[in-house]
Amino acid sequence: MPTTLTDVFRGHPIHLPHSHQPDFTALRELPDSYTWTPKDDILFAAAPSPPPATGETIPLIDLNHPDAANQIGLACKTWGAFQIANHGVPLELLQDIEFLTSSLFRLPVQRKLKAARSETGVTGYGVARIASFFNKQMWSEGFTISGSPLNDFRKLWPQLHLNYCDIVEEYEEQMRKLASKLMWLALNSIGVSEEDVKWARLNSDFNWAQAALQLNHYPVCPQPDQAMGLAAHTDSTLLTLLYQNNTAGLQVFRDDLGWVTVPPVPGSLVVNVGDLFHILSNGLFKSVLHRARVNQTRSRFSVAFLWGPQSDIRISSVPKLVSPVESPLYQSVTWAEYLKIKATHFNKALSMIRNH
Ligand SMILES: C=C1C[C@]23C[C@@]1(O)CC[C@H]2[C@@]12CCC[C@@](C)(C(=O)O1)[C@H]2[C@@H]3C(=O)O
Ligand SMILES: O=C(O)CCC(=O)C(=O)O
Ligand SMILES: [Fe+2]
Repeated sequence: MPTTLTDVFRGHPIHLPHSHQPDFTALRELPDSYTWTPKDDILFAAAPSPPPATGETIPLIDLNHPDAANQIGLACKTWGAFQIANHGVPLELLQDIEFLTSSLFRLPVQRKLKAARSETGVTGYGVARIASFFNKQMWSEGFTISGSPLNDFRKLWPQLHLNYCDIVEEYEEQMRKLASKLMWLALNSIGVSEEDVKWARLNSDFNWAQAALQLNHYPVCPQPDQAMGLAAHTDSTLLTLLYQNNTAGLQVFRDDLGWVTVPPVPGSLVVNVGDLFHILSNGLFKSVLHRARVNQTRSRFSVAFLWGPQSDIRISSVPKLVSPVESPLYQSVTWAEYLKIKATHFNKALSMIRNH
């Protein structure tokens, strides 16, 4: 039996204080446990947080543009992220998933806790897994879906759960198609074809991909400059497709620019290159370090579609991207193995599998 995403963390329990979740709306001041300083995260204050003077940010790419593939390839190399317009996902579906997300987080905390994520689990309500790597708490709450959300949704919405399951199913279907299209546009732009990545062939009758959906809520925060919504991390995925509501908060890191805010563009989606795509491209595409900041007047929602291969498919650098006189940059790894490495070594996971 292949390992599924839901099995991955059985040997990696995390002890996170779900039940001590504060009533974010009642706090007028940031408690000490939520106040971040540079010693809590070395990159906390790295370079400018408001946009750099150049106003530079990740590109917005029109998928209908004839040069879209090259623009995507370039963005994957320079930023590891881009936004897309004209992606074909109906606006109504984006509105539905935003409505679902805001309805979920508006539920009373006791109801949300009925679907709390277990210490060894992947799915359910709680703080992001990465919380265990930091001394300070993040100003956010999350809900992870992997596989059918039916059981959890029944606990959250005894009456309406089926409608909400339909929205998730339709959303994941659209995201799967789009993620695969984007991966091939990016690979084709650097001369990699289906013949070079046989396990990922477009028309293979076997569905080689799997995914998780991460719903995030960043409540209004009394002292946003000292708080952290979601700490700096890279995703372990091939690609992550992120929908954000109209409140800014996502930032991406560039060595030469520091933290750069990704402005919300209505109807568009943010695409992040994840660690597995970085490995597959032998380091050509950058997995983007990103984080979420919070806001003093507006709450923020985001929905991340975390997309990768079946957990047991071995990912290694595409041979034609590796110089004949050098070894691939990374050892080959399955998504399940990589998630376990990440659960132990977090942001050092890529360096743990690097060939020297
Ligand atoms: C498939 C997955 C990627 C993820 C771990 C997970 O099993 C489900 C949640 C994902 C998420 C979302 C928030 C950021 C992140 C680093 C985390 O803690 O949980 C990612 C994980 C990842 O990409 O490694
Ligand atoms: O909320 C955001 O903008 C970022 C979310 C994110 O990085 C994630 O869910 O992995
Ligand atoms: Fe992320």
